[in-house]
Amino acid sequence: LPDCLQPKLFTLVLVTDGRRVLLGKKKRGFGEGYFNGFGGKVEAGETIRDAASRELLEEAGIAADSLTHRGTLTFLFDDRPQPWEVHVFHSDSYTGMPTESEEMAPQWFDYDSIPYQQMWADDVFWYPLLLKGSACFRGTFHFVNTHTLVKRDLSEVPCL
Ligand SMILES: Nc1nc(SCCc2ccccc2)c2[nH]cnc2n1
Repeated sequence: LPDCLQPKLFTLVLVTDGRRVLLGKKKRGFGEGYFNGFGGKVEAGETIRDAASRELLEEAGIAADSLTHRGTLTFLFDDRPQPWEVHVFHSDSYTGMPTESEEMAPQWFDYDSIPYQQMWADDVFWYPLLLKGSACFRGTFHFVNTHTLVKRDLSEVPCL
């Protein structure tokens, strides 16, 4: 595949504490106004896992004690040729205090009151797999006009 069609790598970190999940309200840029996990681009020269830790610290001011890779999500957009490959990590313990950053305003949500209407349309499908404990998943979601989900494919896969 020509380099320009290699997927663009991103990270996404979901931190849980009992039956609460820490989300951030995106204050600017891509996905502004949505609640999401913490993440961003994988920079040249860093591992995906290191990028996940870095973004969590930058965006929420906390350091995950451990990160478990739980899923790989591919996002296709009709107006972007390059697929996005988002590596989803979970942490159930961290150090520091969740702190607002320029990018994100952190907020805890009980599992039963996750604000899916203020989140990316794919989240309602894979969050239950992530939150129910140990499942790993792989999914592909196709968007048009950035926000409209037109096709989805999601399955549980063995955790490596
Ligand atoms: N939950 C979720 N997240 C993303 S982007 C996450 C990765 C990212 C990308 C750019 C800046 C920061 C973080 C999505 N895109 C399409 N559906 C989606 N669902």
